Amino acid sequence: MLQAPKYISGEEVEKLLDLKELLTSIETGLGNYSKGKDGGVVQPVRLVVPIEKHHGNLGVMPGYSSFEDALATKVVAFYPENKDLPTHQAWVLMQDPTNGSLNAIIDGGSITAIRTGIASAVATKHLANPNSHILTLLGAGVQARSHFKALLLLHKFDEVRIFSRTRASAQKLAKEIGKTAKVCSSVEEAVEDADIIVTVSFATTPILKAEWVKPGAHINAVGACRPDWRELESSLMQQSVVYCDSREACSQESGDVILSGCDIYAEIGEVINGEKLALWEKTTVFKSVGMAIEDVLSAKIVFDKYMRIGSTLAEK
Ligand SMILES: NC(=O)C1=CN([C@@H]2O[C@H](COP(=O)(O)OP(=O)(O)OC[C@H]3O[C@@H](n4cnc5c(N)ncnc54)[C@H](O)[C@@H]3O)[C@@H](O)[C@H]2O)C=CC1
Ligand SMILES: O=C([O-])C1=[NH+]CCC1
Repeated sequence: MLQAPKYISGEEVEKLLDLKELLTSIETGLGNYSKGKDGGVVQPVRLVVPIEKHHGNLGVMPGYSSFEDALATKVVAFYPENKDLPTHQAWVLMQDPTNGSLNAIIDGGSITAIRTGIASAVATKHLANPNSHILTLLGAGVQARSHFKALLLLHKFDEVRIFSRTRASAQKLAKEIGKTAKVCSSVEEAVEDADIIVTVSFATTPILKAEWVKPGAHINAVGACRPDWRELESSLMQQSVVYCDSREACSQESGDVILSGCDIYAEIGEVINGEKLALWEKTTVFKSVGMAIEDVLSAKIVFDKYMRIGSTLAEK
């Protein structure tokens, strides 16, 4: 008899996912991914179905890690024009790798938010100047918030600059962050002298120029996950040392990579594995498009903890 899968909500995910534990897990997972077959990660480039009539996209992201024996598929809808609903809605289907049964349906919006910030934190740990004090967030939505929280694991920022398409959204985020936050009127103002820059916008044409970026800064380029979308101008991609989450995925999905014709120096996993250098004194870009393995590892932590303490969660 088939068992009904558990349903794990976004609120439960947020309670169960410990950021430090996830950072260690994702760092190991990114390293394993870059080992190829030896790393035991199976993850095809995601399938994206454009829903042009409604200006949306559906991504399907299956992945398996033999190291943790964890199997999951994320189904993620991203609709940049959503107003009353989140622009990303997702579900992670967690299956038993031994027999294929569906164990759980886990809210994937929360997993996407948290794991993307943590993947950028892994890159930042290796690629940013350890003495970083000024953080800039370009975009003030879900990912801006999760990146701020994730990067706080590594740095204590004196100033957090925010620029977004609407000043109101930047002001709302600044209020949440508190006295270190500063709302900026332009991208140029926001990135001047910044040590770490995070681009988490829905821009489809470049918003960040090379001439505005301090030499030696580290940029987590997180938005623009379609081949014709960009956040960084070509010269910035060409002049920086470019790292990525997946070479295969970024070569097919990242407009910043494809349209600039830049070289990708390394996958962050190759740095983690000690095969490529972390050139943190130079201007570095970590281009991420998002990886199924990050969802698989997050879902595994959530599901295992839920099975241990799930029934007591509602009381917390
Ligand atoms: N690399 C990865 O693993 C992932 C990447 N993403 C990408 O990250 C980006 C942000 O996602 P969310 O925070 O969830 O979206 P969101 O809808 O919550 O926030 C987007 C923010 O960007 C601002 N914005 C939009 N266009 C802009 C522009 N031209 N200039 C400046 N600000 C602009 C909006 O006002 C809003 O504050 C998206 O491009 C998304 O597709 C999302 C999930 C995973
Ligand atoms: O990895 C992910 O889930 C996504 N990347 C871009 C849109 C959603």
